[in-house]
Amino acid sequence: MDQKLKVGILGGTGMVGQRFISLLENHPWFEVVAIAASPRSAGKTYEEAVGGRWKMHKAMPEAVKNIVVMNVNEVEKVASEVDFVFSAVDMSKEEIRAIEDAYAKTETPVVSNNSAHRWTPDVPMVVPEINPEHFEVIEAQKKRLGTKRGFVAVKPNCSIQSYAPALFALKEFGPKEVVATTYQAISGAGKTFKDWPEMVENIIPFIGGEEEKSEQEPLRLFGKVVDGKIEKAAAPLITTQCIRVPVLDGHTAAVFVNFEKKPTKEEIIDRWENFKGLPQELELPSAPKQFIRYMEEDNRPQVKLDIDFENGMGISMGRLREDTMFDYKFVGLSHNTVRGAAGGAVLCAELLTAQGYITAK
Ligand SMILES: N[C@@H](CC=O)C(=O)O
Repeated sequence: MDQKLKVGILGGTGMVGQRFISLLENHPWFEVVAIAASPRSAGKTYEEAVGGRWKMHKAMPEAVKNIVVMNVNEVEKVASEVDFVFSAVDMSKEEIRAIEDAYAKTETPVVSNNSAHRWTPDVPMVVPEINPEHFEVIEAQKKRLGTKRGFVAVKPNCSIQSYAPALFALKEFGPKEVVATTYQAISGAGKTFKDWPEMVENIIPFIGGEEEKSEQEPLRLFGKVVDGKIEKAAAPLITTQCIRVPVLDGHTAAVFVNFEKKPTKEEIIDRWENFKGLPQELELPSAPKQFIRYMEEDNRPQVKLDIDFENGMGISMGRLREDTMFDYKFVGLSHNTVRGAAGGAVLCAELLTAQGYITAK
């Protein structure tokens, strides 16, 4: 790419916004030129606006420290500075839908981490290795919005990343019933232990709205495009329990599954280890070389040891064995704020750029 695309981060001061800023440091195609947040932060430099609330392990990139934060509600002004935006705004669902549509209507593509648009029929919700063909609905969406290049695309919830890709890789065997329990890190709620002391040595067996997302979103991912809309898949039937655990980063899932046609253990491991999609074929900058790996050791994957596999963009599976009630059970681990949030959105934007949906204005 001759010149980098100019990127804005909406909601740049929060946990996911910070993750976008951190992942985009030295990105070969994209350069952060604008950061927008609430009116409270507007007018301050990014460094001042974040203050002591920088939550990434890596230091704040020098290149963004002096960017003056803009008011996210001044849509035209922010949009005039960028080729496209990532959205991690923290508002009500109605407000998020309205503001993301408003940016799209200024002819600015929006790649969003938010859940607000995940069930809008002509908004693609994509994991680039699983359902890149869903980007086709962008044409129908542009007609609805009356735009030429502006649209909204989203990525799914972080909780499903540790099992949905693993089930998709086994689709030839027809996964039909799935029971998944997720053990979700506190960064999924945008928190650290400092801001959530109640989570130290504790487990909270409730995450608002999470079980519905974890049961339904995989079906939209596995669905197909019909007449410019996504039609969700009918199978597998999924039931989940989502539990908050005292871990900073890393969502683990313990999964039981029945198949139409029961594979062997060797077949499952083979399909996982060899699973590839368009990002690998196109060698997109953030694509993991290996998306899914299988770990033979009985005590893996572990959050502390395995979360950064493929820079947080790969997922780790383990403990695959036959079960007394189901065909198989296994454990999966993914990085919730990288693959599960900002990293997943960056990979979507890379694919959208490679396919010509995102261009310089
Ligand atoms: N809702 C999730 C975050 C994923 O996007 C969580 O609370 O962990």
